[in-house]
Amino acid sequence: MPPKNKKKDSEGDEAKFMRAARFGRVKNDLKMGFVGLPNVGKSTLTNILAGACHAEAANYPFCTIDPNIVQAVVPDQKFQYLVKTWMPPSVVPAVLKIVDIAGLIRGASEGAGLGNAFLSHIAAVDGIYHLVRAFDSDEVIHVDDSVDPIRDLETIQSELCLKDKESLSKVVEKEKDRVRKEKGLARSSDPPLGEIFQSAYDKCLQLIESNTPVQTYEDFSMGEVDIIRDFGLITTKPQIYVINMSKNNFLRKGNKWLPKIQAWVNDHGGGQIIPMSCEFEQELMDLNDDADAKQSFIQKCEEEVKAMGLSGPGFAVKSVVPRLIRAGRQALCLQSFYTAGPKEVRAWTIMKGTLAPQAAGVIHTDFERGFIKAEVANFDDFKALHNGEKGMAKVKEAGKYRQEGKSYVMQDGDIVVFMHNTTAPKKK
Ligand SMILES: Nc1ncnc2c1ncn2[C@@H]1O[C@H](COP(=O)(O)OP(=O)(O)OP(=O)(O)O)[C@@H](O)[C@H]1O
Ligand SMILES: [Mg+2]
Repeated sequence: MPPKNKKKDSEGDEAKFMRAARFGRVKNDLKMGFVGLPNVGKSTLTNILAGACHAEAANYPFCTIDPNIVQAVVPDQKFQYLVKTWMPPSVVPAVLKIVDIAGLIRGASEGAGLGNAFLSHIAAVDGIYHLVRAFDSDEVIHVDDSVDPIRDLETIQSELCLKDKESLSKVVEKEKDRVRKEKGLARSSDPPLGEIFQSAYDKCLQLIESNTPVQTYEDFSMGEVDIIRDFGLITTKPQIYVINMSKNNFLRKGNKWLPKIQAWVNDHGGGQIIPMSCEFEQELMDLNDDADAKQSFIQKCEEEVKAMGLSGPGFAVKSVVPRLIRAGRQALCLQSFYTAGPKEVRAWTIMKGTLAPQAAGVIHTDFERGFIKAEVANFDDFKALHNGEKGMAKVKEAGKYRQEGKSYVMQDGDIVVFMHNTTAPKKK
């Protein structure tokens, strides 16, 4: 692994998010994708996240052949509050796009299984939920015949890294060709490459050869980041490790694999781990919208937890689905702003750091073109001040209704009205 600078302990969440976003596409329409071996629960979990059966889940390896995109509604209490306040006829929450990618197997980077097609599907998403099987079941076939999450993590990670190694070697050959051409050198020569290109390449290669995602490395210079962005590497995408356990293990908050998984992840650049259980989530989802049935299911689970001799706030039983969706959005550095009125309450998705005119452009390109100003109230101010009223009168009275210009950086949870000039000329 390349050397690291001192840990950035003082770094806040915001800076971490921006660092995570450094290699990504700057777009609001980003997608997470499920990656893992066949039969680990990707389609099941995709369905659960979508809250509907969009993808076919079956006990059969490769049952997902085409990537299947679903939209998961982002759980958002601020949005719900605005909906309750306005009670409008139209309600549009933010969604996270999630792609259910078919299972990868060992050798996929060289075309095994459904091979390279899957890897190109991974290349098309912006962040990865790396789903790992940690549940025992005689009924669910494992492609390698036994349950061993560490072996499986190695398998998937090395396929992604092997693919990146192949991309890197193409990139370096292309760069050498470019330099030869620029300097009029013979095809057989081995020209020196630019200093930053070389150091970016060397660092990436070292990381990839140690099976460590490039994304996890903190000490690239800005120049290196600019170059690496064009390398087209899969492991520059943010990755969340999702551990699919049995319902029983989920209720007791872990199994024998979890500490080993944590150690493995730490040894491979670190990353967020979310333990969950498709079995538990599926049972909960099957109760549809019957709130009473869901409540009694949770109570039954809590009794099971007590019967196991476990108690305390750490053993509360609740769905992990909201956490998974939020974590996906955070990994992609996405946030919401709201428009709220008598006709519609809507959450709009933007990347962190988006300026007001570009945020306006998410609503309509004309709004960006003719942007004049944004009238903004912070959600917390609105909630504290509006006193049951729908509009912003009380917020204005308190001097908390702001006029913001072109250089305003949108904040998570802004409630906005954009003022724009409809006659602004179109860009040529
Ligand atoms: N935690 C769990 N406990 C028990 N069974 C589970 C669990 N999670 C998933 N399963 C079962 O495993 C089987 C395979 O799941 P699924 O079809 O979602 O896998 P997949 O990863 O999408 O596979 P493929 O790559 O072949 O498409 C299903 O029968 C599902 O119900
Ligand atoms: Mg599937």
